[in-house]
Amino acid sequence: MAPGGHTVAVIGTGKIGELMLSGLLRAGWPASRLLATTRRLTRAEELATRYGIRVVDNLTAVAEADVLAISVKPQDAAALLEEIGPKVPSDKLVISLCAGLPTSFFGKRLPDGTPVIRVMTNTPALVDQAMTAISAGPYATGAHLSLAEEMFTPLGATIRVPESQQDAVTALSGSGPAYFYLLVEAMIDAGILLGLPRQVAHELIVQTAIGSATMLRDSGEHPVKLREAVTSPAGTTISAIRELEKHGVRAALLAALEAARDRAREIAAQSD
Ligand SMILES: NC(=O)C1=CN([C@@H]2O[C@H](COP(=O)(O)OP(=O)(O)OC[C@H]3O[C@@H](n4cnc5c(N)ncnc54)[C@H](O)[C@@H]3O)[C@@H](O)[C@H]2O)C=CC1
Ligand SMILES: O=C(O)[C@@H]1CCC=N1
Repeated sequence: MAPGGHTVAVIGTGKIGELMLSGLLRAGWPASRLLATTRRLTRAEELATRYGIRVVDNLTAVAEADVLAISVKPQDAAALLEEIGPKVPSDKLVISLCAGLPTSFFGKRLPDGTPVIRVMTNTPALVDQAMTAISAGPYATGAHLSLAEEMFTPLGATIRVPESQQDAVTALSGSGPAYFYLLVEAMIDAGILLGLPRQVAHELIVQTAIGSATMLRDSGEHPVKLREAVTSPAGTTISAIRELEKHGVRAALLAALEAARDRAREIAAQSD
């Protein structure tokens, strides 16, 4: 699969760039239609060996690919755009994977008329379970959005959102896996506190997380209903829930996700 015979260049191939490359290859995208760029030669060699793709310099990628997936850290984007921006022909599609940066950041640095799409994906793309939110920026047409969807659908679920929602999306699903990992880590430690061997606590909690996530996805029930079904009168669960509420777990989550959204806005303000 390579819709319309497009060639995609991943510009700045770190964690997110690599999971995008590997996902496209798993989905059958020909290696000959993928390019990657890196800053370090050792990283370039590693990617070329691992995936059988060509790793080229940024300007070669700009010249040869028709889709440029920008996956550098937001703080590195201005320097990258200074290098490549004026050289990007305006018929290329630029897809930004950068947290915080609005499409206008790219619009200002690219030739007039260049279509830009903003995407927020997440690390479960590694197991084809990503949540990817896609927004049209300047000059992006329905066909460009469809192409972006075709690229990210093999990596998991996709959703179209207005760009104004992307900072909130970043706070929820972009950073989201980290919150779940933190909860799992804390619950495994709780198992240690209760005297379980670490391996046993790990197995119990990870399978419980998988089972709970599968029910959330497949049962069609609201999470409140699912929680109520576990919570017996005068039972064990309600004792735990009282402690979670006493320690402000809901307020903590509201404040945490708001802080993540605010940080995305701050990144944009600092990059303008
Ligand atoms: N890590 C995550 O879970 C998520 C990250 N993102 C976004 O994805 C982007 C990449 O994040 P990560 O992959 O975690 O970062 P990373 O640091 O692993 O990857 C960025 C890569 O870009 C390379 N790079 C920087 N400037 C370059 C240049 N001028 N030319 C070529 N290569 C260059 C770096 O050497 C590095 O390998 C960020 O903008 C981040 O906001 C989005 C969703 C989730
Ligand atoms: O922490 C970050 O800034 C990136 C964006 C979303 C997930 N990781």
